[in-house]
Amino acid sequence: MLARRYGLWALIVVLVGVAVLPLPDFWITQLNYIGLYSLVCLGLVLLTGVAGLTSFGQAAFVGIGAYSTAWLTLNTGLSPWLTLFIGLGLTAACALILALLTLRMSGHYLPLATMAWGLSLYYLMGNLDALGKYDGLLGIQGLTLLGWEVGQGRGFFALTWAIVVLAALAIVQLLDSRAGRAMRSLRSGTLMAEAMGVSTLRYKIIIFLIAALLASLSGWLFAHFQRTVNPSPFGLKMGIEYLFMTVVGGVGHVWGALTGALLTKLLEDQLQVLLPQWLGTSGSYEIIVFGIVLVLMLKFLPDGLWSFVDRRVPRANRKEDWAGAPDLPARAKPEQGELVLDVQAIRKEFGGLVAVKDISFQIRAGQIVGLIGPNGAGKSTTFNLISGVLSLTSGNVVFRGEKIGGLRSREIAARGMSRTFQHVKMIPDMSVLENVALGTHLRGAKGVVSAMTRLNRSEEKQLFREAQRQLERIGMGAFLHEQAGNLAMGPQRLMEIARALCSDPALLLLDEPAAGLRHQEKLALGGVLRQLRAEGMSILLVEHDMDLVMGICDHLVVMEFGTYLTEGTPAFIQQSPAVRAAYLGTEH
Ligand SMILES: Nc1ncnc2c1ncn2[C@@H]1O[C@H](COP(=O)(O)OP(=O)(O)OP(=O)(O)O)[C@@H](O)[C@H]1O
Repeated sequence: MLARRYGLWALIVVLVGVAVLPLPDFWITQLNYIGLYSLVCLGLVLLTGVAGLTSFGQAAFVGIGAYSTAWLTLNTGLSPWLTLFIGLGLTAACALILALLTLRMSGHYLPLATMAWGLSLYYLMGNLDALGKYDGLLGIQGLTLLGWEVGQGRGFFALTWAIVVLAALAIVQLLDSRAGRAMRSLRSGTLMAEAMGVSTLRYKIIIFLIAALLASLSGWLFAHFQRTVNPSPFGLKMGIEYLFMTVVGGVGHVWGALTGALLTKLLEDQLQVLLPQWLGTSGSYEIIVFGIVLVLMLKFLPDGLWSFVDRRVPRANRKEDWAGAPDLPARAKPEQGELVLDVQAIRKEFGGLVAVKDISFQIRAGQIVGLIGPNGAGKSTTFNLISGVLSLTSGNVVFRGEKIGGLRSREIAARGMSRTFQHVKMIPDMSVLENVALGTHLRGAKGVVSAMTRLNRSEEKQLFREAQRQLERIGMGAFLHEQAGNLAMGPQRLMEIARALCSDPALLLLDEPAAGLRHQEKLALGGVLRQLRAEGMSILLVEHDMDLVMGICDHLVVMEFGTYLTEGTPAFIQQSPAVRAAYLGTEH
C-alpha cells in the first residue's frame, strides 16, 4: 500500500536525481526520447487499454503536432509556445473528424481505418512542397522558457518529464472519477454503459481527442528537440511501434505506458549495437527480436509487464470520506397504484421471425410484475424493447405518461427506468463500490477537466455515498471494497440491482435475476425484492424460477411463441390449463 502511495514520489525523486546527477549526455538524450514516447503511449492506454479501441495511427498525430509547429515557427516567426496551441487545435479538428467517421466502426474495421489515416497523413507530409516533401523542414528553433534554454539536454529533460508526470497524474485522476468509470465501462461493450445513461460515443470521442492531443504534444516537443522534421518518424511503422511499446508495458495501466516506452527504447538501443556484432552483419535485426518478444508477451503476459508489478503491490481500500456528503437530488416518484408503464401492442420482427407479436400489459407503482413463458417465448426481446436496447417494429411504450418508443436506452434511463442483465455486466477489475457508482452517472455532472484537476471531489463524495447507501439497502454493505470480478454469482446479481437503484429509478427491470443462484441466494433475492416493493418501487421481472416468481409477483404476464397467452395473479396463472400446456409443450 505504501508502494502505491509513494510510487509517484519515488518516480519524481528518480527524475530529479537524473536531472542533477552527472550522467552522460547520451543517457539524458535517451531519456528524453523515452519521455516523448511515453506521452503517446499514455494516450494509447486510454484509447486501447481503457476503451478497447485499437489505433495504429497515433504517429500521424505526432506528425501533425511536429509539422504544425515546424512550419509556423519557420514561416511566420510565431513563438513555439503559441504554435503549440495552434498545433493542438489542428490536431483536435483532425481527430474530431476522424473520430466521427471511424469510431462507430467495430471489430477489425477501426484498426484498419487507423492504418488508413496513418498512411494518408504520412504520404501527405511527404508530398507537400510546403512541408519540404520527404526531406522535411530544417532549422527549427529550440525551446526557451522564461529565458532558460530548455531545447536540449537536461533542460528538455526537465520540461518533457514534468509534462509526462503531469499527464500521467491527470489520467490516473480521470480514471478514478465519474467520467473515468464511464470510460472504463466501454471495454465490455456499450450495452451496459448506455443503460446506465452513458453516451458511449461521446466518451469514445473524448478519449480519442485526449490520445491525439497527447501525441500532438509529443510531436511539438519532438520538433523543437530534433530541430528538424521529416515524415519517417510519423509513419505507420512508428504507429505500430507505439502500440507495441504500450502493449509490452501494460496497455491497461497508466504506468505501463512509461514502462513500455522505457524498456522498448533501452532494448532497441542495446540490440542495435549487440545484434550486428553477434551476427557479424548489419541490419534491422532488432525488429525481428521485437516481433518475437511481442508474440511471446501476448501469449504469456498479455496484460504487459506492469501487470506483473501491479499484482504484487497491495491495493488499499478507498478511503471512506463521504459520510457527511449531501444527498443527491431525487426524482419525484409516482403515487402508489399510479400507472407507471403502459406497453401498447409492441412488436419486433427479426427478418421473417416475429419474436414479439403485439404484446400489451401495464405496471402500476408498487407492483412486481413477472413476465414468464417457456424458452424462446420472447421475454428478453420484450424487455429489450421496453428498455430501448432494441427498436420497435410497431406499437409503443408509455412510461409515466410519456411515449418512449424510439428513444435510446440512455434516454429512457434518464426518465427513470433502470435495468439489470441476464448475463451480469460489470467491470471486473473495479471494486463493487465503483461498479455501483457507475449507476449514479446520470445524477452527476462533473466531466473530464474537473476530474483531471480534482475539482470533482465534492460530487464524487455524493456519488460514493449514494452507491454505499444502495449497497447497504440490498444487504451488500460488507462488499464495498471487494473486487467485483471476485464475487460469486449471487452477490454479482445483487450488485447489478444496487447499480440500477443508484439511478433513482421509478421502474426497475430485472432480467432473470435468479439465474445461477443457489437456494439461499434466491431466498435472499426474494427478500430484497419484497423490501424494494415495500419502499414503493415498481419492478418488471423476467424469470424462470417459478418458486420465486409465484412467491413475490403481484401479477404475471405469460408469453408463448412471441404472443400474449394470458395474465393474472400467481394463483390464477398456476391454475391455468393454457399456461401448463405452454410449459409442458402440449396443445391448448
Ligand atoms: N437478435 C435476434 N435476431 C434474430 N432472432 C432473435 C434475436 N433475438 C431473439 N431472437 C429470437 O426471438 C425469439 C425470442 O427470443 P427471446 O430471447 O426474447 O426469448 P426468451 O423468452 O427471453 O427466451 P429465454 O427464456 O430462453 O431467454 C427466439 O426465437 C430467438 O431466437
